[in-house]
Amino acid sequence: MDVREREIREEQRHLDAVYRRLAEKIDEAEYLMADAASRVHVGTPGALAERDAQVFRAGRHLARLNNEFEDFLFGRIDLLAGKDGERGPDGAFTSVEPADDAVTVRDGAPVAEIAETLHIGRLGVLDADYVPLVIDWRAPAAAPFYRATPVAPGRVVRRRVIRSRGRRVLGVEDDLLRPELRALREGAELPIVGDGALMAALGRTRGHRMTDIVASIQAEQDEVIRAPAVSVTEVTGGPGTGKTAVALHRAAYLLYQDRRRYAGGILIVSPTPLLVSYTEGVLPSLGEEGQVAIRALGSLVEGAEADSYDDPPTARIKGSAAMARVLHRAARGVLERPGAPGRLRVVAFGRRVELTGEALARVRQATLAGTAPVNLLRPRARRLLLDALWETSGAPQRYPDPALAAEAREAFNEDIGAEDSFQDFLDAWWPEVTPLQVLTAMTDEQRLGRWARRLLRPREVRLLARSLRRITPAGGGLSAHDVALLDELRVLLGAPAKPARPREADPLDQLTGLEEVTTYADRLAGRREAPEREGERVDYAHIIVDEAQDLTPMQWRMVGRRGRQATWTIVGDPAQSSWPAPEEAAAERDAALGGRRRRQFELTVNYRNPAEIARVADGVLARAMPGARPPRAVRETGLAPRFATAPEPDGLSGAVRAEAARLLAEVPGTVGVVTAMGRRAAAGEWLAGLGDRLVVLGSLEAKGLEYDATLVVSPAEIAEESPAGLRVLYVALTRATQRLTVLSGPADHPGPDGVPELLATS
Ligand SMILES: Nc1ncnc2c1ncn2[C@@H]1O[C@H](COP(=O)(O)OP(=O)(O)OP(=O)(O)O)[C@@H](O)[C@H]1O
Repeated sequence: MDVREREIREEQRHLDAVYRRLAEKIDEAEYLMADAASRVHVGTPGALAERDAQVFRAGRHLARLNNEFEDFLFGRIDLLAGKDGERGPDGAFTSVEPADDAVTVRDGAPVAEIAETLHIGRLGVLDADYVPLVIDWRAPAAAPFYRATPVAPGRVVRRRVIRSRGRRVLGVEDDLLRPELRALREGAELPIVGDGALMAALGRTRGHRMTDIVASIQAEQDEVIRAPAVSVTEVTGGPGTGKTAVALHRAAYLLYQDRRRYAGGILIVSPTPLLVSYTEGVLPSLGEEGQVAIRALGSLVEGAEADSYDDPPTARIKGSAAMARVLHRAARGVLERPGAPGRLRVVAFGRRVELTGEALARVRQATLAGTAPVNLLRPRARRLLLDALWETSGAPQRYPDPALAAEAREAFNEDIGAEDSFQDFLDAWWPEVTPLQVLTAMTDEQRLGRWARRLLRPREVRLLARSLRRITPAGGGLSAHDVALLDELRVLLGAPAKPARPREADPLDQLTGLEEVTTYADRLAGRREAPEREGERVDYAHIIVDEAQDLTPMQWRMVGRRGRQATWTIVGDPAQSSWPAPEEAAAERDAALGGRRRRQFELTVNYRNPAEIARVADGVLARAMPGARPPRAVRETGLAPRFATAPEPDGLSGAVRAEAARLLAEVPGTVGVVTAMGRRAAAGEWLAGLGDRLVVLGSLEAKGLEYDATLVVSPAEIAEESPAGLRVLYVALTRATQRLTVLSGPADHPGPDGVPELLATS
């Protein structure tokens, strides 16, 4: 039997033991469920609550245990003894540094005995004697698995990635971190198998869903994932450096580390619904089902769902900070509308009393003075109307005695206030306004022009009004930018805020009894006292913003409102920004984050693109952002990108189809066809029937996604579509994990080698 086979067998034995233990725990959890459910007759409320909690807790555990993980166990580290001999709650040495006597010299060569072997997996599992069979990947003891490098190995001698599917171990790959040592385990030499798991992971065929990277997180990524969640953690890095992956793993880590604080309270904001559906499987694969809300920017406001795109000039207007002021004026001006009642007529003390035009306008103005939300001002409007009617009625002169006047005034208020004509007037003159109604009012160019005076140019007013006309009364036709406007209006109008759903109290924190299968943090949380009062928080405890470079000022305001008390993780890449005014966005971002302290990280290695593809993209980066440093690609495939040209004049459709079919034949996984936004619908028709491995995307939809092969259609069309077009093109060119084809259309002016002008290296 060769070494590899022997080692696979050894790991198989360990995995078998893990599954045996899991089966025991499943039995136990099922027993607890049945036991609790049968105790229906225990009478006291306390006992009933405990029973419910036990059923809930056991059910959650069962769900976790039964979760068919593709690879429950994926890593192992063999370590030297820890420096001070101290061990943590999971029984592992706590010190990162080896004990002074861990290495001895024998026959002139350094020799060391392996003092500890830890297996790393998705959840922690202890055996019946509380010895760890598997350490949760997020536990402190697992950190060396990710962090150790040959330069700073700490105690790690050998790091092993175990490849398994279900209950079968398929392979092992080892890294030797202290090659200078002769390492012994129980007297025998420590074998080393294979050469690195990272490359194997990177070459893998892609599907339509992102997978986790838990077995191969790299040291610079691990630092971000485990960074303490104080204030703001900012992460920048080029395409493919793992920003999205790191953000998702960080959410899982934070939950693990302090479940009480974060369960249900983490929001991940993504730019597009496509990126949401691409990434939403990652957290469940890490054992965190339903704990984190992943939302697209166009779905952040309850009851609104973006289903349309704005062209770049319209997006520029809707996203700009000036819109906040336009909306402020619109929300306060919307009550003055054509058809609003112009006269209030009541009968007081047997006489007709009337308010008209100017008097009403004065009351309106006085009511709106200040900044209180418009819908909440109705009681004030009612009061001021009664004041004005009282004055007009001549009553003050008739009651010089203040006591009598006060009494008469009270009677007046009661009588008039109850009169139908007064109520009807108030309903019509100060109706409750919805955000959608204000957007509808803004479709009237004249009114919008008044509200936007000195804020928008006449051309912009026209564009904005026209675009808002697309919105239906039921809220169809909204874009992601409109949703941010609705959110702003919600605040300006004061629609009664929905109370945030109180976070589910986690019975894992309350009961004991199943600790053998649990996480380090669960146990720590059990020891901590509970400082939190339920229902108090109206926003999120932690907000993760993906592709942060794309948030407009208005979107920063919207997201900021959801994290007034939050800590933040913000990941992005300025070089991929499709927003043309970064300074303006930065100002609103600063306002959203307040004065919180910021910690910055940079990711520098591109794990997605082979170097051959990265070189083409780097050329565009140099044009888009002169001086920007591209990330370093770690792989070469030996496959140069293909440059094809559509035959003039109308051959684009056939060429797109032919090139896409060619890529489908070349890779086993997914193919993304990226076109200018204006071409997307047509390209969808050209490519109909080519199967579900192929996806057609407008350039702005490609953000964050990746495909085995990408066909970029007409770089010039993509670049010319918006002021940030070169950066959008940079995004399109960095989506492929294996192959890239660039197809030139009529606007691209390719050279004799087929390379379009924009991609030519001078
Ligand atoms: N340590 C790693 N091990 C294995 N795969 C990795 C690792 N880091 C990143 N990847 C893979 O690299 C690809 C790019 O990662 P990700 O999408 O998170 O990058 P990104 O920085 O968000 O890119 P972009 O800026 O283009 O959106 C993904 O397929 C991811 O799984």
